[in-house]
Amino acid sequence: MEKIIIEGGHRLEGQLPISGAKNAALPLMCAGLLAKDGLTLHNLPHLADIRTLASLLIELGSNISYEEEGWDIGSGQTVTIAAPTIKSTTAPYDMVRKMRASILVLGPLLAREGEAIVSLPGGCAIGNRPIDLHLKAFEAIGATIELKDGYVRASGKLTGGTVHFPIVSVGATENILMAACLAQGVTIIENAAKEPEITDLAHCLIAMGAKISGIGTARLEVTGVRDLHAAEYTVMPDRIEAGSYAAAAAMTGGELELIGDHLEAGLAGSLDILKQAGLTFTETDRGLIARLGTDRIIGINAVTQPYPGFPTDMQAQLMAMMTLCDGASVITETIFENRFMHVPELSRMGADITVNGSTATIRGIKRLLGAPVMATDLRASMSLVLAGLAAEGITEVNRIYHLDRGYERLVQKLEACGAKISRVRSDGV
Ligand SMILES: CC(=O)N[C@H]1[C@@H](OP(=O)(O)OP(=O)(O)OC[C@H]2O[C@@H](n3ccc(=O)[nH]c3=O)[C@H](O)[C@@H]2O)O[C@H](CO)[C@@H](O)[C@@H]1O
Ligand SMILES: C=C(OP(=O)(O)O)C(=O)O
Repeated sequence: MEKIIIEGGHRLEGQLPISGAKNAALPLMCAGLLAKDGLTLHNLPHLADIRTLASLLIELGSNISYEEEGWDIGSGQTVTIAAPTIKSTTAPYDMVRKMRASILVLGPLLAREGEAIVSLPGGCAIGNRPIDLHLKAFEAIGATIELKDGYVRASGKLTGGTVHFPIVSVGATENILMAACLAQGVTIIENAAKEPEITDLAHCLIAMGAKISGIGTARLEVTGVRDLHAAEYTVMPDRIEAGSYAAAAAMTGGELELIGDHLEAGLAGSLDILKQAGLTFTETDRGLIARLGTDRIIGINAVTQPYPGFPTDMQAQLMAMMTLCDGASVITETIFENRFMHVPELSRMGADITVNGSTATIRGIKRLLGAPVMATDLRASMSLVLAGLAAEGITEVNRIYHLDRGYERLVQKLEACGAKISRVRSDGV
């Protein structure tokens, strides 16, 4: 086991490269199952989730070849996923349990082979996270769904149809979008999620020969085609990683140039709230400079919502930032029922937070104090890193395997901008 040790209170300054987005890369890799010849993805981040999904794709029959673009802090990898034949239509429990996004192989397998058997992912630290919306959507376009022994079996020829989502789901929109590309008829997806990662997936599918209209809106129309073909695509920069480091700049009184294309557009969901909190963003030819434009962080009122609302994946990091605000802040989580796991740990660092149901009230304090802490999910872990960077004294963040799922080269990136941060084995080595 490893942990991260941070000596807080050092101002961050410099250029910080933003990696390819985990939440775009995962569905894009699954799209590789839809074509017999290769899908080449550039700017894929080096992350545990990417490796986990690659293992699953290999188990299903894909060949995966890696072409390294160097080991600079900012370089992503180029990977080609080719699935000339599907060897297995089963995604086993042992692989799915490691990463919920494995459910995204269901749509491509079903569309291509007429069958997919995928272990039910179950809940995770942030909530129950059922997959009923995925399954109902597959039924609406012609699949038969059976649940047995903890697995879902989807089968049948996809005919297309109308899918109306009662609530917005990113994963269900992605899954049905991929499947619909190879259905025999037209699929209309109503109340589709509009996250930029879905736009990224749709553009990649179009490069592979798919026919999709309504991209970026809540109504997608997909006309099925017989085959998809080889393509090359570059994964979008990670807007959640960018938002997290913008918070780091503000909390340490620093200034970070976040390096990446179209970051301001990608950050759209977070930008309003971050600006209200006093952050300023200046566009440069390489990215965006983030810094606090006021003496202290300004208290805000934020509610997590599907895109273009404030993203739930930034909620924990925003809360860490608000622990230092002038006055008070109120943050309401509407997407996941259990996404305040960072609150007790932030409180151990001196934060003044009261939770009432899905709403947290944060009264700003002047300084956080370092402490040993641990979190049970990815973004909660990042909120503790942010708190540690700003705190007085030493913070030890334990259970850092969560961070390895979603923050590429976190220690190296922060160290290069002046943070005193290191990664050590829990036995001190
Ligand atoms: C790999 C990836 O991209 N993960 C993101 C994706 O997760 P994911 O795709 O799992 O999240 P969803 O958008 O599906 O979940 C939104 C809400 O819908 C509920 N729901 C979802 C599906 C379903 O069949 N039934 C159901 O009730 C969920 O429990 C949740 O309350 O979007 C979330 C919401 O922006 C982000 O926090 C995750 O980082
Ligand atoms: C919740 C997240 O990811 P996942 O859906 O893969 O659990 C996240 O990226 O914050």
